[in-house]
Amino acid sequence: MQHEERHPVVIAVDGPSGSGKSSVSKAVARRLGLAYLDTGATYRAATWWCLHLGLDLADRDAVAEAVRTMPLEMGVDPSVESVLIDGHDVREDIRTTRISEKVSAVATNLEVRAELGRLQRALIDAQKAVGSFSGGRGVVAEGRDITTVVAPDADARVLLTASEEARLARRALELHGDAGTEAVEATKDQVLRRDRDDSTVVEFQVAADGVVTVDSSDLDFEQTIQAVLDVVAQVAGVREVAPADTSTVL
Ligand SMILES: Nc1ncnc2c1ncn2[C@@H]1O[C@H](COP(=O)(O)OP(=O)(O)O)[C@@H](O)[C@H]1O
Ligand SMILES: Nc1ccn([C@H]2C[C@H](O)[C@@H](COP(=O)(O)OP(=O)(O)O)O2)c(=O)n1
Repeated sequence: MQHEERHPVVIAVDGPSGSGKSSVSKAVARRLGLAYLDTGATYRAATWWCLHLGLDLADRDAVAEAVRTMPLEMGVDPSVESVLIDGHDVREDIRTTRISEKVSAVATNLEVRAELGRLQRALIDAQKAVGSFSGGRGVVAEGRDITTVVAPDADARVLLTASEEARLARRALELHGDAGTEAVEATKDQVLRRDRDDSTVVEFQVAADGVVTVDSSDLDFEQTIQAVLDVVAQVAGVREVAPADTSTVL
């Protein structure tokens, strides 16, 4: 058992691209023995599926219908990423630039948001009901509207932010292996333009009432994990009791 809480716990984390949502949420989930839900992956999977079907992403009704019948199986183990569509492993394909460039067209479709929001809520509820990894019950769910729309009733709600400069440098390092001027320029579309497009339908730059902001601009990865764990301990009373997870799996 890695946390003392007997009741199921839901931790919601939102934030802009490159703020560290995915990597930090995964680490927090592992340390607390909880499941991990990457809601961005559901939007990426939906985009992959619509392109696979040859749809024009501007055809909102066709896209919404395709998402309603998408045969998606989302894994929720924080140490083993699993995203299957119709039995195909699409983990790598959904992270390609091709998908990153187009995902906002799907994420700004309001019918798609309603459908995927329902799916995400069902996945969260299922984790509250069943025992999870390492004995905990519950989930860390991250995205853009988890603290506000999908799980506004979560036990702990965090808005993870970072300066534009820090976010661009992190993404450039991740995608191009360096954070020099050229790499940062090549990353702008995937970070700044995408956030601009996404924020036309959802607010993830300013914390809603009751949501705690963690600014990771001047924190390293470990410090950011600790800052989020501190918020969870304070507002939800859930603490890590096992030794820190030093695994490097992100
Ligand atoms: N506090 C931090 N300091 C430095 N790098 C970080 C920090 N948090 C995350 N990272 C790194 O930044 C990159 C982007 O993080 P990621 O979790 O993918 O962000 P998001 O899910 O918000 O887009 C990853 O390579 C991650 O390891
Ligand atoms: N709850 C969510 C999660 C993601 N999205 C959208 C916003 C993003 O452009 C895409 C992909 O999300 P993802 O979290 O993978 O994005 P990052 O590359 O980590 O910035 O989905 C959303 O609209 N609502």
